[in-house]
Amino acid sequence: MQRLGFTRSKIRSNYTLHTPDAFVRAPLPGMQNATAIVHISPHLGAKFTQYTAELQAGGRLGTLPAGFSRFVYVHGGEVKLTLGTDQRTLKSASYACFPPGLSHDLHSDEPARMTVIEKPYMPLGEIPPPPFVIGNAAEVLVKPLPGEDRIDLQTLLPDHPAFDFAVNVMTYPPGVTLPFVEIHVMEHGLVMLQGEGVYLLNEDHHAVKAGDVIYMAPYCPQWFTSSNGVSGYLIYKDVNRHPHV
Ligand SMILES: NC(=O)N[C@H](N)C(=O)O
Repeated sequence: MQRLGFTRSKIRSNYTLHTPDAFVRAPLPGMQNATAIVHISPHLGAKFTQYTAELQAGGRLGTLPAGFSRFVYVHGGEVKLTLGTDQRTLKSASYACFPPGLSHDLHSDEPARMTVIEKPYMPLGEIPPPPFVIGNAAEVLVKPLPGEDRIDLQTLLPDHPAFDFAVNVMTYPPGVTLPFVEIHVMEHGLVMLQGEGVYLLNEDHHAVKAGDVIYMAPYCPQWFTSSNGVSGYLIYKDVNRHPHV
């Protein structure tokens, strides 16, 4: 039961922990039979927006602003993706990444929930924008995290300079930790997919669990340990661009 006047959420100058007890829902422009919980946005200083889209039967996402790319990851339900005459079904753990300008439709005939990440695309020289990507995390190669081979790392997007962000899944066995407190220029948007653990942000230790969302600004000190069970998260980071731009 929620304790009145209390939330696990924390808003700090260089990080946000957004927990379900504080979620507020409102549709974004163009949504039909759907609503959004906006966890991360430029209002926090982020260079991207991350929200949970909750679709009812007949639900639909709005279109993207010009110049934006979009990444979606389905947590539950089935989402129908239409690209021209091609139709695909995104089931749980399916994901898709749309380069700017790729017209698409995402709708659902049943209740569905997904993480959506949207960002103004930053071109790199003459390199053309990245291709459309579709996949399912259950089928993505599992590699050991460099420095801690008990942590499973799955990179959902190709390692290519056309991409200006990466989205990875990191899965921890019980009691395993990131090998050191990381401090880096990249910012993160994270959603806990399973289990629970403790996230260090700055010098603050937070108990976190499935459903929690974290924003980490550039240089936010960060470290994680899983608790007794397996835990894991989906994590966005900006990559492949010079910090000056
Ligand atoms: N907080 C994190 O898990 N960070 C990752 N190791 C990362 O920087 O990709």
